[in-house]
Order: sequence, then structure tokens, then C-alpha cells
Amino acid sequence: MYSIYYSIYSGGFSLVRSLLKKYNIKGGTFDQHFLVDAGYLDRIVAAAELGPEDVVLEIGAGIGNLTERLAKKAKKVIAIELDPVLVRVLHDRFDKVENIEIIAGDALKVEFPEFNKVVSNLPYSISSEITFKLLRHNFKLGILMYQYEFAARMVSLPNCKDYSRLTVDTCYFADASILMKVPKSAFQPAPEVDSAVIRLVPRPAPFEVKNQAFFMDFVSAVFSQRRKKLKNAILNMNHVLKIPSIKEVIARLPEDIISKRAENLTPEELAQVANQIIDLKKSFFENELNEQ
Ligand SMILES: C[S@@+](CC[C@H](N)C(=O)[O-])C[C@H]1O[C@@H](n2cnc3c(N)ncnc32)[C@H](O)[C@@H]1O
Repeated sequence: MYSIYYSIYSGGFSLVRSLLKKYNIKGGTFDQHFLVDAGYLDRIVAAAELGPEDVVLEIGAGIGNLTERLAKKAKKVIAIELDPVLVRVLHDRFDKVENIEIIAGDALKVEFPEFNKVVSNLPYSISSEITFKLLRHNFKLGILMYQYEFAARMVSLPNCKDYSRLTVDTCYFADASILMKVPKSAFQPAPEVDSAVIRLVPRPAPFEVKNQAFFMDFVSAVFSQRRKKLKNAILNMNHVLKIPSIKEVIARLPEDIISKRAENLTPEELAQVANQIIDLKKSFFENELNEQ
């Protein structure tokens, strides 16, 4: 079988090679593809624009190759890692480094401590959940590695094939842009997919949303029928949206918008329809009360 030890040896990454050999780490499980290319590691750290005030959260610290570089520039690095073997590697490497704190556990479950920047080569299988968990925290800047296709969906535009629920949700919470594409060859063991680093800057939504929970459900529902006209998607998904008097509500929505497909509408137009539904629900409810 192709050995990670051999692949790293042939690549000449001596520190990584010795760590993986010493701890008998095979890689591959828990999304373990370690970024070993020093050029990309340095570019990621530079993009985080770290200074002595910054407290950095790193999710999935692995064997600590990014952690070590971050700690040289930041006030503190809090590194979360799930795999107990890698947690042991991190403790062995960094227990004497004062500004690195290691948290053993599942990043989806542990409570995040205070941080102002997040820099991570993320475990790709939890990309969505971890991003939305992060976006519910208050931080200034994220430099995050994702599978390339996922990153492309985060930053897409209406009328493009990658435009999706993820694009709209991301745009609601943050400005996102792709900083660089990272080839498979930059990792050990090499993953099957290319990667991309996203720069994420949280900010208030650039459009009004009257009810965030309803907006999120609405976007999810209409993108599950992305090629249907919005009015048909709303009707078909009403078992999820639970809009009372649905036909009357649809009749009052702006025809020029609801006769288009979700994939052709901007996040702002989708928010406009979701807000109107909220208002209509309220006015139907008030009318019903007045009639009683
Ligand atoms: C793509 S590797 C990145 C490793 C390292 N940061 C690097 O750049 O080489 C993802 C890391 O996340 C860890 N991981 C996977 N699922 C996790 C979870 N739910 N919580 C915390 N860490 C997780 C894996 O064990 C692995 O070390």
C-alpha cells in the first residue's frame, strides 16, 4: 500500500516525516490531509495579517504545522483537534509554548472561547456546519481552507451554476472571496480534490431581513427547487415553510420576482420576498383576529 511515510520522505518534508513515523500516523481518516507546502502555509499566515493583539482559533490543528507558524505572529493560538493521537502530537510539540492552548474535542461540539481571527485548514466533511457555527460568533477575519468546489459555491453570483443556498447564507453573514487555489500536491497524503483558501470578513447583512430563521428556511426551501419558478417552489415547499393561506399570499407577492427561478434572484430579492411573506402572514393573522 502507498505509504504516507514514503510519500513525505520523497518530498523531503523532514519534520512532518519524523512526526508521522514516530506516532505511526497514516492520515486519511477524519479528513487528515496535512498541508506541508511551506509556501502555502506562509501565504495563509500572511493573509491573516497577525499582530501581537490577535487571538487565533484554529480548527483541526493536525500535527501543528500551521499552529506553529501562527503562534510566532499572534498573541495566542487556540488549537482544536479531534483525533487523540494528533492531540498527543500537539501536546508533545507545544506544551512548552506559552501562547498555544490545545483543546481536545469535536469543534462542532466544544464551546468556542473568545477569538478575533480564525485561521484553519478545515476538515472538509464539516465545512457547512463549522462555517455557520463560526459565523454566529463575533470575529474580525477568517482565513479558511475548503474544498475548491465548496469555496466556489460560497462566493458565486446569481445566474451561475455554483449559486446556491450556501452563497446566499454566506452573503447574509460576511464578505467572502477566494484568496488562492491550492493544489492536491501541497498536502500529505494528497486529497482527491483541489482546495481553496477563503477570506471571510463578517459584517451586518447588506439587506434587510425581518426574520432570520424564516429567511434561512425560505432560502433552503426555494433552492431545493432551484429550477422552478419561485412561486411554484414556494407552493411545493409549503409543507416546510408552513405559510397559512398560501395561495392568497403568493397572489400578493411581486410577480416580476416570483416568476423567476431562485437561481436567478439576488440575495436581496430573496430577502424582499421572505420579508413580504412575513408581513402578509402578520396581516392575514390580524384580519382573522378582527373578524372573530
Ligand atoms: C485537513 S486536516 C488539517 C490539519 C492541519 N491543520 C494542516 O493544515 O495540516 C483537518 C484536521 O481536522 C481534524 N478534525 C476532523 N474533524 C474534526 C472535528 N470535528 N473537530 C476538530 N478537529 C477535527 C483532523 O483530525 C485533522 O487533523
